[in-house]
Amino acid sequence: MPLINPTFSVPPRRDLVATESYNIMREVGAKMKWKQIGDIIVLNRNVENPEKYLKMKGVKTVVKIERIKGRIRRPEVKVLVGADTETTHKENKCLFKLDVATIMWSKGNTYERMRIPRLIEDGETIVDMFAGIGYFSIPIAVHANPKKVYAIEINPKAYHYLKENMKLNKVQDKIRPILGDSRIIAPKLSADRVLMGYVVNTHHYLDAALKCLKEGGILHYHETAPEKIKFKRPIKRVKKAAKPREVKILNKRIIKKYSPGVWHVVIDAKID
Ligand SMILES: C[S@@+](CC[C@H](N)C(=O)[O-])C[C@H]1O[C@@H](n2cnc3c(N)ncnc32)[C@H](O)[C@@H]1O
Repeated sequence: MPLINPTFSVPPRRDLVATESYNIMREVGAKMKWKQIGDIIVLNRNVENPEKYLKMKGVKTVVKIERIKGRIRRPEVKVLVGADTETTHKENKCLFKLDVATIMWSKGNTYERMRIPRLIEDGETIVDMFAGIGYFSIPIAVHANPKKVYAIEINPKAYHYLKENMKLNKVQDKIRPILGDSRIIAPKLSADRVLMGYVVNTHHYLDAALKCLKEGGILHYHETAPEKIKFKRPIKRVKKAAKPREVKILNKRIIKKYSPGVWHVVIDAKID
């Protein structure tokens, strides 16, 4: 196994609907046995001699993910080498502080975290319904010029890091963090764009998302779906939830492999 990280090139804005780059990401995400998050190596399977990773520059801890649990996607990790599981990860010129023992970081979503800020028009109001530590809210605030990003997060630990990351990236004026359930909070807000960056039962949140999305607003709807219906089912669900509003599908793309035969996909839709 090579001890180097895969490198990705981000295509310019006009290429964002091309699929080739996404396939590279997807395959890398699916095959990855280890990933580096800040100065921590995270393994997804057992390896012989995990100490070997300490030879990599700046690596202080090696952990293995045992499983990801529940609605808040909490990882359970075993520390194999070292002790400290808090780190600061740099991606796309943004800093993300997190504790890998309690917070998830999906390397397979890297491209999506870079793609979304490029779509934002100046002055947009955005609702990030599953903000986590600021996976989307931070890059949007750093790389785009929104009026405000309402970042809703239900897990107090993730919310803590969301606020830390706002400070680290100096974007406190751009993001309004909200601790709570987006199903209750989103309908009280009004947005030009709603991000639904969450999988497993995301469709249960479509009503709340649509209540807060303005006429002509854009929805980024994530879902995990089997190969044969990977785009058909999420599109059907968005259209059904939006009725009688008109839905125009702007883009559909695979983010990564979720499990054998199941894809994590995102649908971009304009809802009139
Ligand atoms: C794991 S993140 C998604 C990963 C992210 N899109 C990325 O790029 O890596 C999803 C977040 O949604 C949060 N969440 C789950 N249900 C929620 C709810 N009802 N309201 C607000 N946040 C919620 C979880 O706590 C978690 O932090």
